[in-house]
Amino acid sequence: MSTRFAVDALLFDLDGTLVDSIGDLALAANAMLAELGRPARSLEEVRCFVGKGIPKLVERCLADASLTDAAFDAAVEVFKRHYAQTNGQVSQAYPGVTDMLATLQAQGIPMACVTNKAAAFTEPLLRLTGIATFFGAVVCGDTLDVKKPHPGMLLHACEQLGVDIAHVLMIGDSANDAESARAAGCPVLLMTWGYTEGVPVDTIECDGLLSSANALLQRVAPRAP
Ligand SMILES: O=C(O)COP(=O)(O)O
Ligand SMILES: [Mg+2]
Repeated sequence: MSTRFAVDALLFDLDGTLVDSIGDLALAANAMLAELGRPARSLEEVRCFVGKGIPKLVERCLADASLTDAAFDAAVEVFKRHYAQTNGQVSQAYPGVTDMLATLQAQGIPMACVTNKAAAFTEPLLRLTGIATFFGAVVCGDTLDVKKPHPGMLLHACEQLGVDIAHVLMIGDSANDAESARAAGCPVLLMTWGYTEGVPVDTIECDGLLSSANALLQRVAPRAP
């Protein structure tokens, strides 16, 4: 049997871990590319581009090293304008996620959402997918001036929840989550259904893989006081 992590809190990544958001991101990316007169990207391509926040997604969609900073910034604004429209249109919590969060909440385990997605899109997405109320803290890609894989966002979430990083578990889907957890000093489990920037999830160094939301319930317990 796998180890159960005794925790004071859980930190959850959002895109690719709790919510399947690729459809809305791809709609916005292709609306931006069409507006800029550039070729469309497939859903699979966009899936590999997600993970390091919106500016990196736009940069990867455009793949144009000759772009000026001003043109790039303008493209990011175009993407954001479209994403404000598409965010939450087809995104859904993965199967079992809502029940899993409700069970953990009933066990009295505080939870935070730690996402590289900008705050303007995170709050509506959490609300539209019905999972906003589970989180005592939400740390977004523009909350601080660093993003995952930097450990700062995880440490900030712990501060907000009033817990020690040594007693939390991170649950994510990508190397950004795994590396930020390692650097912050907490264990990390990865969902197998997420977005991994094109690398197989089982090649990412972590403390274990979860192939269902329910599987997490077998791996954690509130830490004894
Ligand atoms: O916005 C992204 O690129 C990824 O967001 P995530 O950190 O919730 O996976
Ligand atoms: Mg993710």
